[in-house]
This record gives sequence, structure tokens and C-alpha cells, in this order.
Amino acid sequence: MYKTLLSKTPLRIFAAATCGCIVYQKYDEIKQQPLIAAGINYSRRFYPASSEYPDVSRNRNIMARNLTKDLYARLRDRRTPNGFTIDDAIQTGIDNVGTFSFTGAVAGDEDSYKIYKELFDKIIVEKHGFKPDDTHQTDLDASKIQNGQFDSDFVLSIRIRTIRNIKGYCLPTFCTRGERRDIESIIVKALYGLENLKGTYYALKELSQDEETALSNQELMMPRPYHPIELSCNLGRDWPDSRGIWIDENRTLAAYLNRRDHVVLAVTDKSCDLKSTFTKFVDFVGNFEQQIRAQKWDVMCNKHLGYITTDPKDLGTALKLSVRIKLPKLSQDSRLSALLKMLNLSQSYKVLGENYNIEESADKQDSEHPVVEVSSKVTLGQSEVQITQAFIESINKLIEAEKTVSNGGDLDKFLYHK
Ligand SMILES: Nc1ncnc2c1ncn2[C@@H]1O[C@H](COP(=O)(O)OP(=O)(O)OP(=O)(O)O)[C@@H](O)[C@H]1O
Repeated sequence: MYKTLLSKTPLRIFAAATCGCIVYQKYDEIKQQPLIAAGINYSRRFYPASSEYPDVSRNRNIMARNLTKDLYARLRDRRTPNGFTIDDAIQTGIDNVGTFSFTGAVAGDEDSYKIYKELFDKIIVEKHGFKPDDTHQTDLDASKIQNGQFDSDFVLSIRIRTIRNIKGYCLPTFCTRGERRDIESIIVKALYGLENLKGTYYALKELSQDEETALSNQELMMPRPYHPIELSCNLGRDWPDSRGIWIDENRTLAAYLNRRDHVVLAVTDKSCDLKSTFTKFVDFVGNFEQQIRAQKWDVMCNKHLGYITTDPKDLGTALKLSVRIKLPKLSQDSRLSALLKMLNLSQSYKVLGENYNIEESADKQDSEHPVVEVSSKVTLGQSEVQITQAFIESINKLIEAEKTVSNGGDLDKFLYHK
């Protein structure tokens, strides 16, 4: 018996292994054709799209609500010229259930929005109400802004930020270390070349503990990505390599490098004059873009989607306006969220608490009156000027509502009769 076994087992094993290999090889050869044709030498087991379809049945985010097996199958074997896949794009929305308004997908490069248009268009329609054949307008003419002066009894400070990405490079979700270092040097050179503006660049990896504490105390520090939503799309890789903050000598203008996008440009002003803050913002952004073009680079932008950003939530203008505003009554009212929604403002407001204090504007403060940080919501389909003008009107209405409630008036009447 032993003799028989010894003589046959190796033969059987050999035969089974050979057949298995042939079967497996044939399966592989057939299934890998599209990849080989695309110049990708892929030696891993390759499964059909139906086997790789993610389980997003319990996820609430926009990507998850729009992804179907057929759509996934159509996009699964595509690659952008840089090699970014649909699986790379949607991983964050698979790993994170998210809220109803969380986009659940990111771009890895400018081409992502073209190659995976079928999915991104659905996300963009749901997030922005912006259709695939709509066009986006850019308008940064600050002279068009009207009535930008807020009531100084309420508004303590204004922040305006936008995003710019350098054309030809992958976005932070997908760039290599070398690309990220190149991007840093292009942007830092542009910032040091700004006309009539002087500032300092702080590379995060070179920051001392004291400098980090000082920047945090001045609310200028760039936090390390820590949220699972950020980590699932690779934003924490190599941190803090090539990350840094540029701040102008007046501590009003700042640029944040290589976090979610190549650069975030922000103006933070302890003022209640939005027109003047918007003017500073426009000058800063225009000056920056000029310096990028002077190096023969350009920013990612097109007629359909405006400025290209990693997260589709920021597309278009990538603009976010926010004010810190005293709302003693409304901040304690559960209807504030509904009011913000009605005013087309972001519902994720931040109550900074009764002891909130900004140096220099302490004279305007009343420690019994909590300060709320309220921001704009629209980025795409309206120009920067239109968004800013609408924001002014919304903040003025918010102030009016606060006054109404403080004087014993009814917020419901305000809410339901605009
Ligand atoms: N009006 C304001 N005055 C002073 N600081 C502000 C004001 N608005 C926002 N900030 C602060 O600026 C910082 C960045 O703001 P935020 O968290 O909104 O991030 P963002 O990068 O602009 O946007 P997001 O991460 O939501 O896409 C936060 O510390 C916030 O508290």
C-alpha cells in the first residue's frame, strides 16, 4: 500500500497542481487582458467586478447611495493616466458610513473627474444641485460687493478661504513623496515671490515645540489628519513631510500646504467689514496665481467644474466664508440649525462658549454671550461674488433674527415667514 501511495501521490499532486495552474493561468490571462492592454503588468489574483463590489448597504454618504453594481463594473477596470482607480476614489466612503451630506469619494488627480465622471456627476448633482451640462463662472471682482459692513455688536471676525491645486500633479490622496516635495517648492517659491507681501514659511517637520504651541495659540496651526475619513483617503501619509504653513507679517493671510489639497489660501480678519476682507482675499489669491504662472505652472481649473479640488464638496470656487458672531439667544435655541438651513448657511456651526476671547477685540466681548462660528455652504454654480453677496444677506438676517428673539419676538414667525 505504501508503495502504491508513494508512487501515486506525487503524481496526483503534480497532476492536480499542473491542472490548477493551467486553469488558473487561463482565467488570469483572459481576465487580465484589459489591464495588459493598458500597459499594466498585474500579477495578483484578479476577480470580476461582481466579486469586488463593496458592501456599502449600511453607508449613508452620497457615493454609497449612488453606487450600483453595474456602475462599479463599468468603472472598475479604468485608470486615470496616473493610475488612480475607482477603488482609490471610493475607499473613504466605504470605510466611513458618514453623514447624509458626506460626499464619500475623492479625486486623486484632475483626470479623476473625467474618467469617473459617471459617479462624480451623481455626487455633484446631489451635493451641489449642479448638473453635468451646467457651467461654472468665476468672478473675483471685489468692487461688486455691496453692504459688506456687518453690525460690530455681533460680528467679531471674518475668515475667507479657497483652495488651489497645481495642474499636472496628483492630489494629496495619491501623490508620491517626490511629487509632494515638488509641489511644496513651487508653492513656497510663489509665496516668497508675492508682490508687496512679506511672510514666513514654517515647514512642519522643522517646527520646534514652542513654535508649534505659539501657532496653535494663534489658531494658525495645521492639524495632522486624524479622522478616519481623512486617513482612508491617504491624507496622513508621510506626515509632516512637505507640509507647512506660510503666514504674512500681519498674521492675516495664511497658506496651508499639502493637507487635503496642494494649498489652502486663507484670510482671517478681526473685522466686521466683509468687503474689505474680500478685497484682501482677492488680492492674495490673484497675486499667488500670478506667481505660480510666472514659474510656468498653472492651477487646476476648467469651465465646467471651476477650480478642481480633492473633495467634490469644494469644487467650483472652493470658497468658504465664515464669521464669528455673538448669538446669545440663538446659540441656545434648538431651532438655530433650521434657521441656518433656511438661510443657506452650513448647519455644522461651532459654539465657541461663554469664555471665548479674541485678543484685541476683547472690548467687543461680553463673556455672557456665546460666540458662534457660522460658515457658507455653496461653492459650485455661483461665482465668488454671488456667494459672498448671498452670505452677507444671510448673516444680516441672522443678526435680525437674534435681535428679534432678544426683544421677546417669536423665532418661529421669523423661520416660517422669512
Ligand atoms: N471667522 C473666523 N474667525 C477666526 N477663525 C475662524 C473663523 N472661521 C473659522 N475660523 C477657524 O479657522 C480654522 C479652519 O476653519 P475650518 O475648520 O472651517 O477649516 P477649513 O479648512 O477652512 O474647511 P473644511 O475643513 O471644513 O473644508 C478653524 O480653527 C476655525 O475655528
